[in-house]
Amino acid sequence: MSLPHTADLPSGLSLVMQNGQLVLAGDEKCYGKPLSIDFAAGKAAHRRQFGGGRGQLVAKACGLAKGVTPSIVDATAGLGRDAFVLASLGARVLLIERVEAIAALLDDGLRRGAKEAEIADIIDRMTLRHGDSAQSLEALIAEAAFDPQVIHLDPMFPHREKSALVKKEMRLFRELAGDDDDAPRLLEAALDIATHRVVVKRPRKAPPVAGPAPQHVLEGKTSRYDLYVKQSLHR
Ligand SMILES: C[S@@+](CC[C@H](N)C(=O)[O-])C[C@H]1O[C@@H](n2cnc3c(N)ncnc32)[C@H](O)[C@@H]1O
Repeated sequence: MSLPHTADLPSGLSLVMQNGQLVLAGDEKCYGKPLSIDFAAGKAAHRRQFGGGRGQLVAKACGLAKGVTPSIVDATAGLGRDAFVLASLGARVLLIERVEAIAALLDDGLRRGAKEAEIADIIDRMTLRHGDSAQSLEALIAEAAFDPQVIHLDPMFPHREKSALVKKEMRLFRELAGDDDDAPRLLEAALDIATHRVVVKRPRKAPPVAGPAPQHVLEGKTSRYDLYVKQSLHR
């Protein structure tokens, strides 16, 4: 994937190669440390080893269970954290991200991860597409020849608090991603296309995405999953 031209980035942000790794950087006083994706180290590695396996909320929401490993479209891929957890539990995952700079970071993280022996098989289950899931979900899935049994959505939740209160790391990300105000359109597209279920991650106290009511809710400490079930994954 070619790097987005700097002119396409919000002012003050740049995407550069540093020590063979693509990083997104801005003024550190405002945005904190540069952002990059490393699936082999840090939080991703810790969660892979000690995160709780299929007992994790995201795994339960997506229907991973003993003998059941659906194929999952992560239609709001972001930094690929949820997608990596799901792939590390054995699922094939199609990641779709519409912000070009974030897709470039993901592409770079996947490229480097594929060279790390301990996670190469996990990365092999992850496929990335750059595009807008609300506009062209069906075409992106068809082009990747992917089976959309489960569609996972984690749209940005508009935060009302002052930017000074938002974690620095998140400021950089929010600057790029913005508020995903079209989440209802995305849910509608996902409900049309998923063969088995759509799962939507929300902050615990947030209302569901506008549209049909979820049939089930899985509550965690800070977030919850709203489940829209079309047919059972358990035969
Ligand atoms: C809250 S983040 C997702 C974080 C992700 N679950 C993770 O584990 O890193 C939301 C991301 O979804 C992307 N996004 C939102 N709506 C989208 C759409 N319609 N198509 C593709 N990407 C979308 C945003 O650009 C942003 O990167």
